[in-house]
Amino acid sequence: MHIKSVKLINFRNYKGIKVFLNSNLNIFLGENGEGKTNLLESLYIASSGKSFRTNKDKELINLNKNEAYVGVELVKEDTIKTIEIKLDNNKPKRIKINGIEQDKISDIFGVLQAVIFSPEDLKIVKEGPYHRRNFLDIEITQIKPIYKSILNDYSRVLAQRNNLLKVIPYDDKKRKLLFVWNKQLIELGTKIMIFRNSFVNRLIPISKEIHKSITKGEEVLDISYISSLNINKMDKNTIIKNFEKILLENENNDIEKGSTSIGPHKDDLEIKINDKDVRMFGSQGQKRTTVLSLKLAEIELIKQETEEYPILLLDDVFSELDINRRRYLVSRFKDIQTIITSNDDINTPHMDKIDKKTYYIKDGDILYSK
Ligand SMILES: Nc1ncnc2c1ncn2[C@@H]1O[C@H](COP(=O)(O)OP(=O)(O)OP(=O)(O)O)[C@@H](O)[C@H]1O
Repeated sequence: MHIKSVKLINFRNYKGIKVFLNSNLNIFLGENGEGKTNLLESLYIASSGKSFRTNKDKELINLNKNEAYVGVELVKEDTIKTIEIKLDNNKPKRIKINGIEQDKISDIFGVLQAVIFSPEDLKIVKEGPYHRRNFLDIEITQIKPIYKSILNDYSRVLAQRNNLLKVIPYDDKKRKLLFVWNKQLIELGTKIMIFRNSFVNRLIPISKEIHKSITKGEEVLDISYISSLNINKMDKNTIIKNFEKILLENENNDIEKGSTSIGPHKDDLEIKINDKDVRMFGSQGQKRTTVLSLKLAEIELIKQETEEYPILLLDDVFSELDINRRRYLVSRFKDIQTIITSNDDINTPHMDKIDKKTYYIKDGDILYSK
């Protein structure tokens, strides 16, 4: 799978461009604030229906306009597919796939798979559990689009249960309504935990192998899924029974706090290098390499699942990698369409054999270089 072209109208600082991409490596160079990340953002939106840096669609529309358009042509299984997104300051966004308007934004999942690695992703290894759950959720959705609707339902049920918990201290009769939300919370939460556990179990050997290669065997990466129910070797029925039991045991505590203390919304990932927690003990370089290993492992998982490589978007991270890591990445480029943005020219001798195109971005305009 590869993107053939991208057309942007009034998208952030792009007034109107159409750029044809190379099926292998694409390097977009430009000074700060010229529109490099905006371009990657538009491709990411074509893949997931939403931005990786804002939840507010209005921010994506050029400040002086009311509407914006993102159109992507891709080649998949030797046929051309199109994805079009129309953003409007006064209406919800609309999506067309192959010219047909879709009812739901989630219909976009699975058409174009993309894995992005941006400086923001360092949060996965630097900050709190939310970022690791978010990583899991984004990546699982790419492989199993149904997962997204289960997540949305779970969030809705969790919010309803928490609302009820806050009311019970003032109206104890409402306590008996908890079982309605508990049942749904357990059902949806169990599905989420099973998805996450199976994803992590598949991610572990691949990321371990990649990390070992990148670091020339010097570092051993270990990842484990941390769930409040410790589900690892449990079957579905046992998870349900345990979830029910612990939810009941914590009921008074939950009412006191006005929030639900167990469930997949508390999950985390433990990430270690050479037996030490990366978050606490990892150097900046080790953290960056860990995220790179996770992202490259995700690419392999998507390939296993869909039989096609996703596209790889590297936002301003290539120049931060040392020569070994760059060399390793370049060795992977030959099978994957990659789009790199950078301030500096990142051409290195290893790139000579790679089929590539370089572009310059200047104030929302794109110039081909070679
Ligand atoms: N809705 C919008 N309308 C018009 N311009 C916008 C909008 N949103 C962002 N911009 C402009 O886009 C530019 C930022 O683009 P982008 O984030 O892609 O920069 P970049 O080239 O990746 O820079 P850096 O190298 O600093 O990361 C800024 O000049 C900003 O003012």
